[in-house]
Order: sequence, then C-alpha cells, then structure tokens
Amino acid sequence: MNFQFEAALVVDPVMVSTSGDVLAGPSILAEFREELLPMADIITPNLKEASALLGCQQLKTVSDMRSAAKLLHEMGPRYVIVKGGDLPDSLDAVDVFFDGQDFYELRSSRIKTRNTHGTGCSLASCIAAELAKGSSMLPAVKVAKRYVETALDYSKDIAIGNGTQGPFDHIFRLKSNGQKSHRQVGFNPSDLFLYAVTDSGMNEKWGRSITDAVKAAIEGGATIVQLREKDAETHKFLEAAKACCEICHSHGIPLLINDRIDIALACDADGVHVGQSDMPASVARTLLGPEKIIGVSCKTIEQAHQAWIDGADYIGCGGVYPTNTKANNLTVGLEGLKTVCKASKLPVVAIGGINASNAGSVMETAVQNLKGVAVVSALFDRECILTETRKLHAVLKTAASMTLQRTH
Ligand SMILES: Cc1ncc(COP(=O)(O)OP(=O)(O)O)c(N)n1
Ligand SMILES: Cc1ncsc1CCOP(=O)(O)O
Ligand SMILES: [Mg+2]
Repeated sequence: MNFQFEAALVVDPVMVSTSGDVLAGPSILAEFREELLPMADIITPNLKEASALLGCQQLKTVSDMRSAAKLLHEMGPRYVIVKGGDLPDSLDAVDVFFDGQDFYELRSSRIKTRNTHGTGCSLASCIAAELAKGSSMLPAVKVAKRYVETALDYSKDIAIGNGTQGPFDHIFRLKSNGQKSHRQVGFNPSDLFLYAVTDSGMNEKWGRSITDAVKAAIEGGATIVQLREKDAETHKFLEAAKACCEICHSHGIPLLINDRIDIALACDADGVHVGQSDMPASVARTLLGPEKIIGVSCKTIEQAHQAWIDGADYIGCGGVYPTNTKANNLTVGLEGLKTVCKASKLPVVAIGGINASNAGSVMETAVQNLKGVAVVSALFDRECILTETRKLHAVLKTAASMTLQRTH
C-alpha cells in the first residue's frame, strides 16, 4: 500500500466578504456547484456564502450551520467548514467542521478589532499550506483557525488605511523573536524535538518526585513532557499531573498523559499518548475534542495510516533500539523507523533505547516527518536529569544543524 502525499484542493467560495461586499454574482454559483464543489477536498464558505450555495434562508444558529454543512457535503466536497464569524449573538467565533460522518464545533475567542480584512482567504490559504506539509484535514483546519485567531489578536490595535476594515499582520510570528512565554494552544510538530517521558519506577529508585524530575528535564531543554506513571495510584497521579501541568505551562511546554484519558481530562493536560492496545485514538479524539494533542504508538505503515484517519496529531515509532523500559517491546530498528516515517502523513517521534550516543544517528537519517526523539531511561534513570537532558539537547542541535548543512 502506498500512502504518499496527494495534492489537495481547497475551495474558498468567495462571494460575500466579511464586510458584506458582494464579490461574485449569481452566474458564478452554477460553476461552484457543478464544477468546483465536487472536486474539492474542503470548502470554506462563510454564513452568507453557505446560504447562497444552498439557495436557502440566512443561517442564524449553530444548528443551521450543521444542517448547511451536511447539505453542502452532499454536493461533493470531502470536508466542509462553515465559518460562523458573522453569527449573531455569539461570544465565540464558532465554525462547524463536517467530515461526512461527524460534526466538530471549532471555537475560538472573538477578537474585537476592525482589522479583519482577508481573514477568510488567510484561513483557506493556511489550510492549503498545512495540507501541503502533510497534515490531515482536521489538524490542518485547527492550525489555520488558530493562526488567524492569533494573527488577529496580535494585529488588533494596528492602524493601517482608512476604510471601515483594516488588514491584519500575517507575519507576526517573525516579529515576536520566537519567544514563547505561554504555551501556544494546539500542536506544533517541532515540540517533538526532545520528548521527555517520565517513569514512576525510575523516580522512586532515585528518590525524586515527579515534579522535580519534570522541572529538571524542562530546564535541560525538553520540548514536551509525557507522564508515563504505570504504577501510580490514581489520586496521587492526578495530584502530580495537576502540578506538572502548572510547571509545564509556565514554561510554554505541552504536557501529555500516557494511557489515561481520564487523568488528562481531569487535569486539563494538553493531550494523551496511546498505544495499539490502549483507548483507540478515534475514541480519545471524541472524548478530548479537537484541540487536544493525541499521539499514537505505531510500528507499521498500516498503523500509521490508521492513526492519521483517527485524527491523531503525531506518531511515536519504536523501539528503534532495544530497551529495558518497556517489556517485550519489538525493536523495529532504524529501517523500521524510516519505513513508518516515509509512509506517515503525521509527524513522527522516535522512541526506544535512544540516548546521547545514538540520538545523532537517529536524527541524521533526516527521514521525512521525523521531528525528534522520545527518551525515558537516558534522562530519568540517571543521577542528574538536568545534565543528561542538556547533553541530549546539544546532540540533537548538532544533528539538526548537520542535516541542514547537508540539505543546502
Ligand atoms: C512518544 C511515545 N511513543 C510511544 C510510546 C509507547 O506507548 P504504548 O505503546 O502505549 O506503551 P506504553 O508507554 O503505554 O507502555 C510512548 N509512551 N510514548
Ligand atoms: C515506552 C516505549 N515505547 C516504545 S519503546 C519505549 C520505552 C522507551 O524507553 P527508553 O528511552 O528508556 O528506552
Ligand atoms: Mg500505552
């Protein structure tokens, strides 16, 4: 089976702008309905465009938007998002996403600003860019929505031009010095760079609390943390998870919970990591909603494809090398890792027996979609977590810059 990237068509049926300007006449409607909608992967109408395409009354409620999304889906596109930015009496900006089976209400806070010119075009373009990078549809839409929301917030006070509407700043990220003071909502694949996975047994062995272990890993350069507390009692795990959430978020680092969706929900963690015999990722997605991060362990192309269909955000692939941390774990080797990475439509983090001596070899494979390494014992079964995390971080940085030099 071949799961290579295929081109995707994003159709923004531009007819009525946010400001109410009519941008296309009725003659274009037939073209949209008969030509473009059937071949589109996703269409992105606003409320007025959706009712124009359907030839129906104004859409006034989220329930109207759901019905419209379903009817538009019957006209041919694989996915539909009806944008509810103009919905009356709504505190949030609610968009309805429909994949032919399930509806998702994607909410973001309504930014009060006159600088909203071009938001629809930007959303559609950002979806197209994310799909081109290999994302699946729902994550692409979420990233695009978050991008527009953040750009609007960043630009809400800028004063350019004289009209009732102003433009917003698309390149705000380049101006913020890459500083991350707060965690950005949602998933950024580069977070997988140095993935620290805790282990209750190792902390006990070295006489450390989970929170001290997490603090040291973050100080050493961990870019994401997973609490993998196999033996912890539930109430103690929850207390520790809440404390780790605070620590991680104050450093702009996402916190995921291994296996336990209930703990993730109870402490409002950023997401979960599940394996092939845990809660299926599709169910985890339903329980956690569209905004949370979901990682899935995959050893094969088929599992990677399923993870993508199930709405996961990333794949953990391994054991790359033999490990004592997970009993009876099959080693897939560097070749197995490369096979999964090449077939995956999701970003991948390598796991299993990785340490400062072999992490360079893993990253220098420079295989597509590989974003980083996940490590347990090489950080947490050591005397000084801070020193070991710093060492691994330095190795990964060197490997990343060697790869960059090689490819330029
Ligand atoms: C990043 C990452 N990748 C893989 C795993 C393994 O998950 P799973 O297969 O469910 O095994 P357990 O960790 O639950 O024993 C992981 N935890 N993290
Ligand atoms: C949880 C897990 N999943 C695949 S290998 C592994 C263990 C990784 O631990 P270590 O980094 O100590 O080898
Ligand atoms: Mg598991």
